[in-house]
Amino acid sequence: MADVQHQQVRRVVTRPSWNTQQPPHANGSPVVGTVRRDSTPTPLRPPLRPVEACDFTCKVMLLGDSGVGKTCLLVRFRDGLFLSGNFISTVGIDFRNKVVTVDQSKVKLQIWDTAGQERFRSVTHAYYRDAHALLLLYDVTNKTSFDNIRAWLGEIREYAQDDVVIMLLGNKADCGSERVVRKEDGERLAREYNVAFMETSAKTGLNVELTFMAVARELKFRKSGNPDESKFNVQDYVREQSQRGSCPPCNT
Ligand SMILES: Nc1nc2c(ncn2[C@@H]2O[C@H](COP(=O)(O)OP(=O)(O)OP(=O)(O)O)[C@@H](O)[C@H]2O)c(=O)[nH]1
Repeated sequence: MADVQHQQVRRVVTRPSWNTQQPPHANGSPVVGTVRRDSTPTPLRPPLRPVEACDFTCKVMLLGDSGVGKTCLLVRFRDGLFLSGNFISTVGIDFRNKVVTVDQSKVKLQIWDTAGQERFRSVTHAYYRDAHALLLLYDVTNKTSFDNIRAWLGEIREYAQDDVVIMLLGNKADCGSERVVRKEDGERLAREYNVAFMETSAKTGLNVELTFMAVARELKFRKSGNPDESKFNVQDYVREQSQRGSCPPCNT
């Protein structure tokens, strides 16, 4: 797996001034800008990428304490890379798109990477309402990040839709000797809140594809409302696939 230096561009959202289902630019770039000394954001040119056809778009948000690996998880899924080196905290919120194929449908995952730092909470809360799925991360080597999950779930209850898909992820599962949160503790907490659970590693790629594919599948099922697929359940799916130790095909 390729490693790249962590060169995350610091970005801020000026304000969530649109219906976040439909970002203002045709290619789906949010209103972001670099911060100048006078604090006036300078709009960035939207990146020129071909627009990929898709059947529907889902908004997925990454949440959790600062440093748990949200940005790395997104980069691993989207680009197949691991951001090693100096840790640069995300400022505000940003998103990236990835189109995946679930059965015959093209599902565009619009993945929002939020800043874990407390001071950005009021900015990120504004985005919960439109989210279809929330990936809530803790770091298996950081007990505080695990203990804070209950508080995160409280915020989710307050700001997100009642039917939002929630998945709890214990990230940095590759850090064997530094681990302080057992897998069983994560499983127990997920059971208590009736949410799906998985341990992941942005470094090795463990369960990263599976996480996003499970979310895409669940959201596609909900969208289609197909009675033939009425047995689909994201928690059962994740459990089955994890036991198999395989990832379903992800065609991008
Ligand atoms: N060993 C290991 N390190 C990881 C993993 N994921 C992230 N890291 C490291 O953890 C640090 C923080 O990762 P980020 O992805 O920037 O964390 P974040 O949750 O986005 O942090 P904020 O932007 O502050 O909210 C970086 O130094 C990463 O290299 C992982 O799965 N395994």
